[in-house]
Amino acid sequence: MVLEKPVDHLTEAEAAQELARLAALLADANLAYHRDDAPAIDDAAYDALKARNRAIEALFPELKLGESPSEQVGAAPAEGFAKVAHAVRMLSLENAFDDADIADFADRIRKFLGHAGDLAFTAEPKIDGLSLSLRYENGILIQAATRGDGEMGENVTDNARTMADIPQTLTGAPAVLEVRGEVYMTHDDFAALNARQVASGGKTFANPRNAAAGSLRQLDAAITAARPLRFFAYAWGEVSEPLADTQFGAITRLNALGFTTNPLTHLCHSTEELLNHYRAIEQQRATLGYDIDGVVYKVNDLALQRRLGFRSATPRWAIAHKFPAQLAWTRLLAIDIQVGRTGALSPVARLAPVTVGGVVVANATLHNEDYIAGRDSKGGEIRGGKAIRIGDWVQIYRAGDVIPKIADTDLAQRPVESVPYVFPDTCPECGSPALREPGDSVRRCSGGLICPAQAVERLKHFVSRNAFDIEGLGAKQVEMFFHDADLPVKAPADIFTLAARDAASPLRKLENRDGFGKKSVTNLFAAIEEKRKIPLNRLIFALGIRHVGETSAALLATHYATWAAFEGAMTAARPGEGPEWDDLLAIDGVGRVLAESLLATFHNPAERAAIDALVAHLSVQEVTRRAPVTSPVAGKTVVFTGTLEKMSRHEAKARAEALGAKVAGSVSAKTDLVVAGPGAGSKAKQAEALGVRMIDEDAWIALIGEA
Ligand SMILES: NC(=O)c1ccc[n+]([C@@H]2O[C@H](COP(=O)([O-])OP(=O)(O)OC[C@H]3O[C@@H](n4cnc5c(N)ncnc54)[C@H](O)[C@@H]3O)[C@@H](O)[C@H]2O)c1
Ligand SMILES: [Zn+2]
Repeated sequence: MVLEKPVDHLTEAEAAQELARLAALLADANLAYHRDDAPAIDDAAYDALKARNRAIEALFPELKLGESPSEQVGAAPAEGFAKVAHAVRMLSLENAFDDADIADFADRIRKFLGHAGDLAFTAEPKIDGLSLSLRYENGILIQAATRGDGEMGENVTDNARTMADIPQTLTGAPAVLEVRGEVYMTHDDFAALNARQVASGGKTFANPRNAAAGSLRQLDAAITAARPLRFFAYAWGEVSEPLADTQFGAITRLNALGFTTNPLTHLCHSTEELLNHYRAIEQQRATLGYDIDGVVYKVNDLALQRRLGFRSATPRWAIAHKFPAQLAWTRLLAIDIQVGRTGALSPVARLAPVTVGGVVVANATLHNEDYIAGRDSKGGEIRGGKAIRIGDWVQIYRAGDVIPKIADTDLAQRPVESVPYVFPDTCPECGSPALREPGDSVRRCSGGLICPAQAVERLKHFVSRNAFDIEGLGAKQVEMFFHDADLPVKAPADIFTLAARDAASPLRKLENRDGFGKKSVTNLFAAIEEKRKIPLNRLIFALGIRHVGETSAALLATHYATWAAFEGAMTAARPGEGPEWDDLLAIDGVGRVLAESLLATFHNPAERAAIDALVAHLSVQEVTRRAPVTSPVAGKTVVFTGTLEKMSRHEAKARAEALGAKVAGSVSAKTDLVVAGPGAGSKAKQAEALGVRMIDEDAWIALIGEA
C-alpha cells in the first residue's frame, strides 16, 4: 500500500482529494463483497480505509460527501433479483476495536439519555454471514429479503424456504412479524462444499461468509437447496405488537417461536461484564465451528433503544466489538514434517481451522526445531522461552499474503498429557539421517537423490517459471509423472525421453489417459522439444543446487560462458585450493558457501550422473559476456543515503549496477562514493569521517550523464 499521509497533516485540498479516493475504493470493495460475494481486499484493509475516511470526515466536516461511505449500508440489490423495500430499514453496526471504545460507547449512551444509573446490555456473538429478513403474516412465511443497501433488498423467498432452520409457519406469533438474523455456514459444511465444488469443477469460496452469501443469493433456488445454510435469529423489523420489553426477552421469545438463537447470548450489567464475556467468547471462537468476527452489545431495555434511535446507517444503542483482525487462537492438532528440494525438514502446524482476517487457516509454518523449542537462531528466547507442543492452544498470526505463523502458546490451556515435541532426526520420506550442520537452523535429509521428496521437489523447481518453464508441465503434472508406473519421470533427464517412451509403448499411450487428449499431448511434447535449447544461466539455476539462486546462476553463466567451461571447472576444482577454486571465488558475488555447495554437487557421483544424463539431451546456449562497461562509476562502490527525489532507491541502485558500479548498504573505507539526499544521517557522517567523496543527487545524475 502507498504510504498515506497522517490525517492531521492533510491540507483541505488534500483532504477533499483523499475523501474522493476513499469513496471510490470503498464503493468498489462494497460491490465486490456484498454484491459479488468475492471480496477484492481483506476485511482489515477494508476497515482501515473506512476508519481513515471517518477520521478525515471528523476533521473536515464541511468536506463530507453527499453520498459519504460512512452513511451507506451494504450494496444495492443485484440484477436479476426482484427488489423488496424494507418496512423497517436494515442497518449496519458501529465498530469498536478496543476496551476504551466500549467505555466510550456506554458514556455516550448515558449522556444521551441523561441516565446516571446502571445500564444493562446484551452481548452476543457477531455471526459472520449475511443478514436476512423473514416476513411472517398470520404465522405464515410470505417473504424473505437480503439487506441490500438497507432500504431495498433482494427477494430470496424461494431460497429461504429451502433452509431447515427457517420455520415455514409460526404459532402464537404477532399478526405481522419480521424476524431478522444471520445466514451462515459451518466450517465443516464449508469444507465439504468446497471439496464438492472442486470435484465438479465449480467455483470455490474464500471463506464461509462468501459461501453462505453466494449460496443464498442464487437465482435458482434449487442450488440454494443443495447448500447447507443455517440461520440464527437475533433481531426483528416490523412487528404488529411488541415481542417483549427487553432485547433479551425478545430473543427468548424468538427462540420459543421456533427460531435458533445463539446460546452465547448473555445479559450483562456493566461494561466490565461485557468485556469479560467478550474475552470468553474470543477464547471459544475457534471451537464454535462457525465464524464470528466480534461481539455485539445492545442496550437491553427496548424503551431506551427507542429513545436512542438511529444515526444515518447505525443504531445508537448497539455496537460491534470486533476481534483483532489478524490474530486468532486455535488448537494445534499435529506437526507434519515436509521435506523440501534441498532436503530441509520444515515443520508445518496442522490446526483446527480458524478464520484469520477473512481467510480460513488450517496450516501454519513452525519454521524449524529451534522455533518450536522457543529459541531463536542464536540460542536466545522467543515467546519468553515457551516451547510449542502438539495439543497446545496457539495464537495464529497472519500478515498480508505471507504464510500464517504461530505467534504464541497458552500454557494455562496445555493438555496435561502433552509431551515436548521431539524433532525427527531421520527423514520421514526416505529414512535417511536428517543432519544439522553447525550454524544452520535447519535439519536436512542426507538422502539426496534417493529421497523421493527431494527428487520430486527438485523436479518441480526444474520446470518452474524461471527455470525450464515448460508449458503444460507444472508442479501437478510433475507429481503425476513421478508416481507413474508406465511413463515415470524421476529425474530431469526423463522429461526429455517422455515422447520417445510414449511412442515406444503403443498400448497405454498418454493421449488415451484421463486429463490428456491428443492435442494436449502433442502440445506438451512440442513444449518439451522447444526447451532442449536452453541458456546456460537457466540450466544452472534449474539444477536446484543449494545456495544457487537466479542471480548467482547468472553470475556463473556470464563468467564461464559455456557449459563445457563451467562443467570442466567444476570437475577440476578442489574445495579451498588450486587455480579453479581461486577463479571461482574471484567471481564477484560468489562466496565460499556457494562454491562449496557447487562442488559438493558436482563431485557427488549420483548427482553428477543425473546432470550428465540431462545435459546429453540439451543444447546449452552460450551466455555472451557483456562488453566491459566503461562509465565513470564502473568498478566503484557506491552508497546511497537519505531521500532521493528524482528516482526511487530501487531504481537508483539498478541504474548504478547497470553502469558497473557496486552498490553497498553501509559506508566503509572501501566506499568510493556516497550519494546523499536530504535527511542523510549517520552514513553521511561516517563518509565525512573516512574522507569518502560525497555528492548530492543532482551531481550524481550529472556524473552518470542522464540529467
Ligand atoms: N473485504 C471487503 O472488501 C469488505 C467490503 C465490505 C464490507 N466488509 C466487511 O463487512 C463488515 C461491514 O459490513 P456491514 O455493513 O455488514 O457491517 P457489519 O457486518 O460490521 O455489522 C452489521 C451486520 O452484522 C451482522 N450481525 C451478525 N451478528 C449480529 C448480531 N448478533 N446482532 C446484530 N447484527 C449482527 C448483521 O448482518 C448486520 O447487518 C466489516 O466487517 C467489513 O470488514 C468487507
Ligand atoms: Zn529423505
